[in-house]
Amino acid sequence: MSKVKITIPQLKEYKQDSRKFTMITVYDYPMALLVDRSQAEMILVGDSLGMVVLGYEGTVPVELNDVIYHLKAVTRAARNTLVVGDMPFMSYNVCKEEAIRNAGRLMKEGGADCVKIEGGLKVVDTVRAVVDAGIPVVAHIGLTPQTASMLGGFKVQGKDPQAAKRLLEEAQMLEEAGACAIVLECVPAALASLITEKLTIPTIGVGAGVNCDGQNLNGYDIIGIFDKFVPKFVKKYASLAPVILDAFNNFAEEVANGKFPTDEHIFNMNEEILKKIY
Ligand SMILES: Nc1nc(=O)c2c([nH]1)NC[C@@H]1CN(c3ccc(C(=O)N[C@@H](CCC(=O)O)C(=O)O)cc3)CN21
Ligand SMILES: CC(C)C(=O)C(=O)O
Ligand SMILES: [Mg+2]
Repeated sequence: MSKVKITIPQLKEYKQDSRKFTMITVYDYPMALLVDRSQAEMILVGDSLGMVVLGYEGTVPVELNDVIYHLKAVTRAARNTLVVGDMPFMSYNVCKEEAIRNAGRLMKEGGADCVKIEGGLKVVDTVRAVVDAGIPVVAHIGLTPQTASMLGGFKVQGKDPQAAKRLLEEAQMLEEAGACAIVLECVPAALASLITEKLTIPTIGVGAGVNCDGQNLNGYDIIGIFDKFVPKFVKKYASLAPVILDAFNNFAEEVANGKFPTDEHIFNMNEEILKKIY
C-alpha cells in the first residue's frame, strides 16, 4: 500500500465527494511512524500533549516550544501524513502579529503543514491574518480546552438554542476568514451535522457525531494507554495499558529472580582476552 500525503485543497474535495477522512492525535516518533503506516490521512500534534505526555491537568501550561519539540519528532516520522500543529494558549491571543510569527514557527521549525487555532468570533480576525500570511489554518470550536475555565470545565457545548446558533455563525465566519477545515469538539451530533451541511470547508468531529466530514481521536485513547480519564466520545480500539503493565511486571519479576538476562541477551568475550586482564 503506497500512501500519498493528502493536500490542503484535497480536504475540500473529500467533502465534495462525501469521502470521510481520519485525523489521529499523536506526539512522538514511534506513534507517528504507526499512524504514517496506517490509512489515516492526518496527524494532530495537539496541545493535549500537556495532559497526555506531560501530566498537566489542562492544556493552559503548554508552551509553543513544547509543541515545536513534539512536532519535530512527529514530522521526522510522518512523511505521508498531513501534520497539523496546535497553537497553544497565548501563542495567538495577544495580537495578530504574534499569532503569525508563532504559526510560522510551527511551520518552519516544527515542520507542520498547517496550524490549528481554538475559538470563535474572537479569533476570526486572527485566523484571517494567519491565512493571509500564507499559513493554512484549521479552526476549532465547541469545547475549546484552552478556555475551559470560562466554559465551566470540559463540557459539551451548544446545547441551548442561543449557543447552538452562535456556534453555527462562528463556523461560518471562520470559513469566510479562510480556515481550511474546522474541528467541532464536544457538540451535539445534530448540531455538528447542520454545521457540516452549511459549510463548504470540511468539519472534523471529536465527540460530534458521524455526520462530520472527518473524525479525530487521540491516538493514546484509541489504543488505551492513557486512562487517567476517558471522554464519553472515545472508542478504545485496543486496551494496551494492561498488556504493557504485564510486560513491565514480567520483566521486573525475571530481574528479581535472576531469570533475565539469559545467554540470548548477552555479549560474549573471547576467553584469551579475559585472561589478560586477570
Ligand atoms: N487523552 C485526551 N483525549 C482527549 O480527547 C482530549 C485530551 N486528552 N485533552 C484535551 C481535550 C480534553 N478533552 C476532554 C476531556 C474530558 C471530557 C469529559 O470528561 N467530558 C464529559 C462530558 C461532560 C458533559 O456531559 O458535558 C464526558 O463524560 O465525556 C471531554 C473532553 C478532549 N481532549
Ligand atoms: C482535542 C483535539 C482536537 C485537540 O485540540 C488536542 O488534542 O489538542
Ligand atoms: Mg488542542
